[in-house]
Amino acid sequence: MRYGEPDDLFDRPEVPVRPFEFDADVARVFPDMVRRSVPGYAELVGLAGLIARRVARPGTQCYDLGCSLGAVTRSILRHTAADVRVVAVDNAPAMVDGLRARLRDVEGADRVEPVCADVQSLSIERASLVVLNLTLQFIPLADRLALLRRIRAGLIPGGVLMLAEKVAVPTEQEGAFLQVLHEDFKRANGYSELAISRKRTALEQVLVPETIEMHEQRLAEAGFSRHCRWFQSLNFVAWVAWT
Ligand SMILES: C[S@@+](CC[C@H](N)C(=O)[O-])C[C@H]1O[C@@H](n2cnc3c(N)ncnc32)[C@H](O)[C@@H]1O
Ligand SMILES: O=C(O)C(=O)C[C@]1(C(=O)O)C=C[C@@H](O)C=C1
Repeated sequence: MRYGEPDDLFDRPEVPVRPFEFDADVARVFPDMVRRSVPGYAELVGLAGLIARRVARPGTQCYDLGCSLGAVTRSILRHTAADVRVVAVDNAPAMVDGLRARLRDVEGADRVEPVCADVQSLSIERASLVVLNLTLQFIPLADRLALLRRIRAGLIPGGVLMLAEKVAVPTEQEGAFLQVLHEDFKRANGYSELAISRKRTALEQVLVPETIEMHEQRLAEAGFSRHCRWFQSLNFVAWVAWT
């Protein structure tokens, strides 16, 4: 399977729109899809590696939760030493197959443990870094706090969580403005009106964004002592949170 194909999944009017799923079709086009859909995606991936370089300690593990094809995993590998392991987890079999394929010629790939599992039932231990890059938004709302608490419990003292999410903007004018600009970003990246509208429908009830305030409140409730919001591009925001 090739994983670099152009994303035309939502350009087919004859295919009924169904709820978005990380299946083999999405895995095949994922690098193109995410680059053209998420403003700042390359920076998020690059910065995850730089954060790992600062916080990873010898003998500890970095977790890439909802790793898809492993862009963050590879970024962490590039910036960490041989005594740091990377646990790359996704519950979509097509993504984990793609991750393994894309790790084949990567230096240090023997430090990666690919895991096909639900992050909600994963044991997290000796973690110096946990990354949730655009993953928490797909976890049922009622389960998000419990997941963050388990992550917090699995981090070593001084360990950090990197969280990046699409956010909801509650104020009418600003919310509408950022949504329009995000759709302009997709248009500028070659997506058709049809594709933009069909994907919007497919993501409803599947990707459930929350406000910046809700995320920050939950980080505190999950036991993180402090957090820092370090990135925003349109309606995509990232934080680090410390144990
Ligand atoms: C938008 S993608 C993440 C992108 C990826 N982190 C990156 O930086 O390229 C969301 C991923 O989370 C995975 N995912 C969603 N819910 C999950 C769960 N409960 N357990 C494990 N993986 C999950 C999906 O299969 C998908 O690959
Ligand atoms: O919000 C959108 O329209 C998106 O396309 C965003 C998003 C994401 O944030 O995960 C949704 C699904 C794909 O995984 C790639 C990008």
